[in-house]
Amino acid sequence: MKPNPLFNGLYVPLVTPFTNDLRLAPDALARLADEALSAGASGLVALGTTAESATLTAEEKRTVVRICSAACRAHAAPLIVGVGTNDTAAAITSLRELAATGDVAAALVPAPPYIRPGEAGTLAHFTALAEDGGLPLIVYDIPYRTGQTLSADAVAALGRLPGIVGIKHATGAIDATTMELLGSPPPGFAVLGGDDVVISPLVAAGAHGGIVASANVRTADYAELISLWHLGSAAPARKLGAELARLSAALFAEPNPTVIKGVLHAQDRIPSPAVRMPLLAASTSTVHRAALLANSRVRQASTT
Ligand SMILES: O=C(O)C1=N[C@H](C(=O)O)C[C@H](O)C1
Repeated sequence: MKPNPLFNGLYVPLVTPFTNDLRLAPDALARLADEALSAGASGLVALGTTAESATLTAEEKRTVVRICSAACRAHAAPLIVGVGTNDTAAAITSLRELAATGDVAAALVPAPPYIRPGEAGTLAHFTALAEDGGLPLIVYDIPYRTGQTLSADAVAALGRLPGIVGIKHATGAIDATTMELLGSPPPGFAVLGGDDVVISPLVAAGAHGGIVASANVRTADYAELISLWHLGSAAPARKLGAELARLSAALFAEPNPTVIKGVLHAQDRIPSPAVRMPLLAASTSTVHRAALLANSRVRQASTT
């Protein structure tokens, strides 16, 4: 049997800052990584969707992982790295390369995108990665991006595999399957919320934590939200959860991470809001609205 879940609390999937001419901005990334961990994140996620990993070169990906590992090492925090491909053999190669660095606590792996191999094919994919990749895996369940759903039985089967240590639940719903998973998660298996707007109810219902892109801004508040629920402080958690849901909705009003980058740039934390195509920079009005919510702290959670 696996021990207690290795992963709980807040994991911040960092954006990849670029210069105005779309070059990687390594110093800004190092600063963001340090700020997130100093503000109470349990760990970082490198090369998530939020990192625009689809448009990073292999060399840039290595640089991002190196910078994030250095920050995690300095804070004794776990680093999770996104590995997203619909080629099982290529995913195993990437996992082995990451495992060889010795710095990665787990890989975040979606169901193979676009191909829709069915549940049996998806289970075979994850089984091969878990057996041969050399790294603990967190399954990224995000059917609206991959085109592949996972039933409660499939998730339970994945949870029983020794190399699979958790799931990032981002199905766009809190439904019967979610409640079944949260009601009796496989032993040692972490359930991490991945739909920012509903992170509060998910943790209230039993999730161990979340991988929350919105926490690139107001990291401390998202970390506090999760710990309030874990401490059983329901009233302040509900209030803070409602406030952060408004912020998350504003941050996701245009394709992620365009608004988050706009806000971080408005806060002077990254050199430019630039994103690589096919993403387009968020509109000024959307960024302005989200920045107002990002900069306001409406309540004192502990005094409510
Ligand atoms: O990069 C991530 O990890 C996340 N990406 C999601 C998305 O862009 O759909 C959102 C979630 O907050 C974390």
